[in-house]
Amino acid sequence: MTETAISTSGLWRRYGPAGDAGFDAVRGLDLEVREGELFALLGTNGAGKTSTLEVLEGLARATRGTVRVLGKDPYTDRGAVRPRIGIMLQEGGFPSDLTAEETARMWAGCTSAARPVGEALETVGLAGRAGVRVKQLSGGERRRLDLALAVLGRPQVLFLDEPTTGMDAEARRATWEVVRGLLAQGTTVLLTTHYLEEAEALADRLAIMHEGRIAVAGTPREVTAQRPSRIRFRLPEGTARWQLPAELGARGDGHDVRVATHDLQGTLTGLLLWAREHDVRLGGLDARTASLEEAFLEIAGGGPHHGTATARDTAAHDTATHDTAAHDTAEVAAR
Ligand SMILES: Nc1ncnc2c1ncn2[C@@H]1O[C@H](COP(=O)(O)OP(=O)(O)OP(=O)(O)O)[C@@H](O)[C@H]1O
Repeated sequence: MTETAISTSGLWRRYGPAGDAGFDAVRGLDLEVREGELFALLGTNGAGKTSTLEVLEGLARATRGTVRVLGKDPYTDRGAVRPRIGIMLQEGGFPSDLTAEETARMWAGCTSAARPVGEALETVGLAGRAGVRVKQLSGGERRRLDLALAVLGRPQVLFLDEPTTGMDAEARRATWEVVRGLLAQGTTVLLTTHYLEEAEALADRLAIMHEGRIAVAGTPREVTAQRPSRIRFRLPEGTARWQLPAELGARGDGHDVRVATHDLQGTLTGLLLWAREHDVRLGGLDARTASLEEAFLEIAGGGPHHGTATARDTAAHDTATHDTAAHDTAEVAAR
């Protein structure tokens, strides 16, 4: 049976005093991350991701609720938990005159059972930059040095707070490979990111936070399953939207048309047959299944599926078939 690596129950985090002068950044969070999985915590700016992470990392105390990391309270039992976790904060602070290798060596001195410094730099693809001073590293390379320090102690649980911010597409993909390698070795990873394709590429499960709560949670597939697929195209001059088959439910501005459908193949076939029959060229035709981005934007904008769910709700449905799981997610999301 898979063990739980991280769990929270009714977690609240408040900044400032009780009453109107204070602010609840995290509002009753129930979360369960299983050993060996990558769980992505997504959300709008200010949703409460970092506030949550700081509590899980033992850097801040929960105002209310229970938190367990590897079976222990990360704040009150910090001495036991800290050596077993790795943390990559949103902003690392390095002495800028040290080289990458010196920085890692200094950090290794504070880490119990550190892996060799060269191995850590190699893991993140910085072996060739070991002798370069931190101030001469690019922003992306500094993030990778951050990652090297986070994995120095061979952590069982790794917290990555926006690990690829500032990296170009190639460096980002290289970092994904590093993370996949760590997962293959059995590391549990809790990741926050603003790059939805990063969550789609890496996450076993994810939760989207909004205003201190989890709005929706599940596998990437479960989270997107209820969203409609989209078709977009541009009608040529002389053809108007009202001439399209009514069952398409087409919307749009002027000649730009949008269609939302839960039967992408059927709707697209109908559209293409109509276009052939009427000799109409559909400009910029684009058809795609729902993405995490649509789910995210809907939640961020307080759309129809915006509700409250817990990661645990969807975890309970793991053995269900895909359809049942998707149905369950819809119920959870609509609650
Ligand atoms: N020290 C603080 N004192 C008061 N309010 C704070 C403090 N730190 C954060 N907040 C507020 O708590 C809320 C959650 O912030 P948090 O940094 O956890 O969000 P986030 O989801 O990590 O956002 P981002 O994606 O922008 O990093 C925000 O409204 C923020 O302004």
